[in-house]
Amino acid sequence: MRFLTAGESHGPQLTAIIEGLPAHLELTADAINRELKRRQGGYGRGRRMKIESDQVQILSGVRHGQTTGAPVTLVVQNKDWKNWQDIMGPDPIDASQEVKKQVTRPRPGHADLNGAIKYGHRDMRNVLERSSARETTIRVALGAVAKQLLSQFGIEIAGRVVEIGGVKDEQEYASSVKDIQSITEASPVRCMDKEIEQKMIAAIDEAKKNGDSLGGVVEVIVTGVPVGLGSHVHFDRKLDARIAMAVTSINAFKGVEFGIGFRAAEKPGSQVHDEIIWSEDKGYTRKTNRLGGFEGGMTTGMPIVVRGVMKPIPTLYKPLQSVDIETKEPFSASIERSDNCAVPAASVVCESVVAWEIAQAMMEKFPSDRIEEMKEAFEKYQEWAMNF
Ligand SMILES: Cc1cc2nc3c(=O)[nH]c(=O)nc-3n(C[C@H](O)[C@H](O)[C@H](O)COP(=O)(O)O)c2cc1C
Ligand SMILES: C=C(O[C@@H]1CC(C(=O)O)=C[C@@H](OP(=O)(O)O)[C@H]1O)C(=O)O
Repeated sequence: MRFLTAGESHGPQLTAIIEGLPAHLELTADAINRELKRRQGGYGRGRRMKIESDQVQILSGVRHGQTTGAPVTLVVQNKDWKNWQDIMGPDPIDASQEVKKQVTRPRPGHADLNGAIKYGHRDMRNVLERSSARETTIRVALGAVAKQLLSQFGIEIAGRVVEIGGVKDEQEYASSVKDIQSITEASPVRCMDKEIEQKMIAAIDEAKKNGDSLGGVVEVIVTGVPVGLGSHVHFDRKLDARIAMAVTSINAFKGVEFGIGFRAAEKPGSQVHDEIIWSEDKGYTRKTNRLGGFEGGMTTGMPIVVRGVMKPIPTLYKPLQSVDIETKEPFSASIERSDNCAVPAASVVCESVVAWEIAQAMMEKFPSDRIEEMKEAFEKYQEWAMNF
C-alpha cells in the first residue's frame, strides 16, 4: 500500500492517491471529516484555521461506502484559494505584470532559504507553499483511512500532548485508548491533566504576547497490535524505524522515541528490558512495556508507545536575524499571520502518520485483495501466535 500527495498551501486543493487498499473496506467521508476537524482544533492556532473548514471529497476507488480495490483519490479544497488565485494561478504572466506578494525574506527555521537556493527560486513563495504544514491536512485524511482499516482488527490509536514549552504532564501513558481519547477531545491542548492544561494555555498566551512561539512533545499509543509486524531482517522493514521516519517527516518534528526512549541511557539493562511471561488466556506478553512495543524492529504485541518532539513554530513576530535575498540587507521580521503553537494539532497528525505505517505493515503481513480474506489470515495468525 502506498500514497502520493500533492497541493500547495494557498493553491486550490490538496490531493492524495492511495494504491493497494483491499476491497470491501467501509469508508465514508464522514469518518475522514471527523479526523480533519480534530486536526483543525487546538489552542494556539492562527487566523487561517478560521478560514478553513476541511472536508474531504472521495473521488475514486469507493462505491456505496466501500472500497473497490481501485486507487482511492482524496481531495480537500483550500477555502483560502479564492484570496490567492491571482498570486497562485498556473497561467503564465507577461513581463508587464508584477508578481504579487513575492517572498524575498527567508524565515530562520523554515524551508525558505534552502529551498530557494536548491531550486533556484528568487520568489521563495515557490518553496513555502509546499513546505507549509497545510500538507498535514491530507496526511490526516490518509491516517483516517488507515484507522478505518485498523479498526477492522481491533487496533486502536490515540494521541495526547505531554509537554508544551517546558510545561510537562509527567503521568505515564494510559493503556486504554478510550481514556486518552475522551480526555484529550475535551481539552483545548489535548492534555490529560486539567491543571497542567491551564499551565500550558498560560504558556502559549505568554509566548504569543512576547511575539514568540512554542513547541512540545506529543505521545501516540496503539493497542491491539499483533506480535510480529515489521521485521528484523532488513533495515527498511523495521517498523520502529519506519515510524520514526514518518514522525520526523511531520513539519517541525525533530525527534522521536519509543517507550522510555532517551531515558534508557540512564538505566541498567535490568530496568529497561521487559520480562517475558506466558499465560493460557494471553499467550506470551511482557511484565512491563518500557520498550514501547518494539524489539528487533518488530511489534511485541504490547501497546506501541511513541513520542515526537516538535520545535517551536519558525514564523515569529519577534524579529530574528535574517537577510533579504534581493538587497542582502538585514531585516526585522514582519509577518501577516501564523500559528504560535501547533503542538495540539500536531498530535492528531502524529496519530495519523503512525496509523498509516501500522496499516501498511498489516497489509504486508496479511496481504490480500479483500478485507474478509485479510481478516481470516489475521485470525489464523493470532491463534498460531497464542499456541506457539
Ligand atoms: C500543524 C502544524 C502547523 C504549523 N503551522 C506553522 C505556522 O503557522 N507557521 C510556521 O512558520 N510554521 C508552522 N509549522 C511548522 C513549519 O511547517 C515547519 O517548521 C517548516 O515546514 C520547516 O520544516 P522543519 O521545521 O521540519 O525543518 C507548522 C507545523 C505543523 C505540524
Ligand atoms: C494552513 C495550515 O497551517 C499553516 C501552516 C504554515 C506553515 O508554514 O507550516 C503556515 C500557516 O499558513 P498561512 O500562512 O496560510 O496562515 C498555517 O496556517 C493548516 O494547518 O491547515
